[in-house]
Amino acid sequence: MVKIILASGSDIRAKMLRNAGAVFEVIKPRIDEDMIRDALLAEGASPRDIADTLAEMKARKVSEKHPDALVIGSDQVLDHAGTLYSKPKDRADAKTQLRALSGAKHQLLSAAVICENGKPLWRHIGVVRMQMRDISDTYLDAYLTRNWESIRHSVGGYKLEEEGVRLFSRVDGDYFTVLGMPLLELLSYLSLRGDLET
Ligand SMILES: Nc1nc2c(ncn2[C@@H]2O[C@H](COP(=O)(O)OP(=O)(O)OP(=O)(O)O)[C@@H](O)[C@H]2O)c(=O)[nH]1
Repeated sequence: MVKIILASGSDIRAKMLRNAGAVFEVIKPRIDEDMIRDALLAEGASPRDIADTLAEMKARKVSEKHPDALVIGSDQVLDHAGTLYSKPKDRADAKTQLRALSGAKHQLLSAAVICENGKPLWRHIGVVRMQMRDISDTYLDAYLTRNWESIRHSVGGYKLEEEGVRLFSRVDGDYFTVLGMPLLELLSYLSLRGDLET
């Protein structure tokens, strides 16, 4: 079995893989996501391309130092009517974002790329359509008071597996992609290669 490295500082990504019984090491990639995202946006890149490019850069960065391992990079972006949302800067930003998403549909795009020897071997982007309820300001303030510490590192300002689920009336797509990674496709690929027992 080839060594697997998850090039991510995301707790939930590591938890998803661990809960699936995968054996892997975590090495956080050192890339300036905001700088890269802003540059890509300035070039007119789509949310899909931004998620895919960032996922590949994270995987590649770690893979160049660990050429013999399979390195997984992942990135998630929120697309609301063509506008890209990232993790909220602060609580006020989370409130502004959630107000804009209230009563509307948005998409979460979770990209994953596997690199070996610094080169991409596999990639997938999971897409989920989220329909948010009409959220009152009163509820939104109370929600943020209860959840800010937990959701501050989550794209969109919510965690579906926590109180964030109450923000939604519909979720079309797979749960893992909402949490941050197209886990089903990723595990299928690793199993197909024989890097995970089937
Ligand atoms: N637990 C949880 N996390 C979520 C949810 N939605 C988005 N996230 C997290 O929001 C983060 C999206 O930011 P990214 O830039 O893709 O990843 P990151 O957290 O910076 O981690 P890196 O992979 O090191 O870049 C990821 O950690 C996602 O797992 C959710 O519903 N539940």
